[in-house]
Amino acid sequence: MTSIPNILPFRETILLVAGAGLLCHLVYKKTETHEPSHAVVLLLVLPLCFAPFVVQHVRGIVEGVLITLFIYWTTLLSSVVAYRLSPWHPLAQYPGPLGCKVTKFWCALIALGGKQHVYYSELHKRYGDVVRVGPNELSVRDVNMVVPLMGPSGLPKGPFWDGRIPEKEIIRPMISIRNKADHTRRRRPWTRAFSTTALKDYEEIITRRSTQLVEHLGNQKGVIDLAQWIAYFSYDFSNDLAFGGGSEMMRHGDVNGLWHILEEGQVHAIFMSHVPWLGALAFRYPMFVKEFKAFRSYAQNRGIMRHKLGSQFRDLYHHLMDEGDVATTKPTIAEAVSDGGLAIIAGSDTTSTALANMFFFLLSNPDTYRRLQAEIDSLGEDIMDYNKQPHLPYLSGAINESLRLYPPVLSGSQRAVGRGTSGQQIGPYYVAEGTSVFIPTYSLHRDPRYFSPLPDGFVPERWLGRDQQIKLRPDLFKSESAVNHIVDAFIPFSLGPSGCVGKTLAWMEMRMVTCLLFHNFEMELEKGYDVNAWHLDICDYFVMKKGKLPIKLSPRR
Ligand code: HEM
Repeated sequence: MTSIPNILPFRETILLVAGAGLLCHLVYKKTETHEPSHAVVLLLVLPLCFAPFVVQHVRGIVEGVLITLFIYWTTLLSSVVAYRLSPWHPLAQYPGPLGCKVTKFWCALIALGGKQHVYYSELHKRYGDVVRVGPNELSVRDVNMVVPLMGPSGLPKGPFWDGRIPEKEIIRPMISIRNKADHTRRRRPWTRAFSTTALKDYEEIITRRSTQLVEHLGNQKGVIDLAQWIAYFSYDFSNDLAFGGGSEMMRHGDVNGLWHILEEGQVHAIFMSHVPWLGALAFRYPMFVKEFKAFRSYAQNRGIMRHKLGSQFRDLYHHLMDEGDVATTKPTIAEAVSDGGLAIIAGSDTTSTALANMFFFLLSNPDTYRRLQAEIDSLGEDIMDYNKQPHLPYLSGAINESLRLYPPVLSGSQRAVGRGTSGQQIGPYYVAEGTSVFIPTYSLHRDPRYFSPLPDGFVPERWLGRDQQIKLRPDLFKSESAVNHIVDAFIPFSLGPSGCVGKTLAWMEMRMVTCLLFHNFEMELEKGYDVNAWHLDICDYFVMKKGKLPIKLSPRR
């Protein structure tokens, strides 16, 4: 290295490098850049510019470079940590664990273990309704926040989605679109696809696929994994819905390992959704996102086939592609295919999880099982009537109750106050610009202020009228003062302009499958099955991962 005149004494040289580290923090804070090329400049090139000054004071180039980088990076990190813990941080007033305040990697690592829903619940028990769960993120367990955050004038989606779906490379599925106007445009065909008329078109597929499920189950011997069979059913159904067919898991099993791809992909995705800049980086390297890419190419192939072959009925793709020529602006094929893939994931995992949980709760609570069986039997010959099934209150109660205890999206869906705004009052709380906020659904649903008695217990009766409650469970409901039932705090499908668009369809599926299984079979858990295993196996990877549900079936008629 050419010698540089010794213009600065050692102490000043070190201060200069440290000052550059502070400057780097300011640049990051101002620009929030996560571009790799910017990182190279800010984290390597810039500090190395100062290395020649340090080299003059030490034993050689290597030592000088190392000392420069050490001082620069340590100052940068200390400055970031000090700011995040300082009283000047906009979220300083909110309590939370130190690890959460300092870095999002804290929650990312917890999420990898699959128990983030339990972690958030414990945090709320310890710190109260508002907890700072990230340097710039709040978890709010308060019913007064539900509509302001997610209702018609709520906030747009948060950066969570940037870590799961690459921002620039592909047409994003509708669920991940953060810009409100773009999201509204992409949601229009979905709204048509789930209109009352369109839902009628899907009845025939639900009937056919749930009858097929009953036939396959009837042919099984010994103990079966009901959770897996329901997953196969909902996967086949979702493919019919999205692209007019293409999956036969009930018939052939998961021969292509697609269910595995979906589940494994979720583990990676939940980590990246906590640290979106790392997710965006990972998308540049195929080895980190092989499950995502495998599923995307599966959906693309399904889309191409559907485009070539058409469909026997008006499926979702018909609406997404505007084959009926009703839209003023035509969607593109890429958008329709991307959203078809979304329908497979959003529709299959959630509904099968909700059903599996409900069967688990009913089978491990024999009184509730018998009550539901009696109610379903009362339908007689009308067992498959889509107009009669919604009038079974105990069935609705059982579905609601399992969605309350285990909402398939356990930790809810993130929203964010945009940068460049001056922050926003959301319900009872003022939230600074750049803050992400979510309502932890699992914690909200189990809060005794909203659901009592037994907030952690499976009590379908809580969804019935008062007379029925007292008749069926006088032990729990006789004293009115012990009962809390705040339905505004029940948000398994979220709500508002980004809430679940498939809610009515999911209810149709769940009712039909339950009615048919109860009508055709006596079911019991495998002897010796430890019910705790079900709870232990549940993992929150945004969508829920569950374990086996081993049951024995015998035909009823
Ligand atoms: C029990 C079953 C289901 C549950 C609990 C459920 C729950 C949810 C939740 C919590 C969201 C996030 C909403 C938000 O960001 O605020 C969502 C979004 C969505 N769900 Fe469902 N879902 C279910 C079934 C379905 C079905 C059957 C479909 C049909 C394809 C579907 C399609 C979607 C779509 C497309 C979105 C994105 C909506 C948007 O961004 O505008 N879901 N769902």
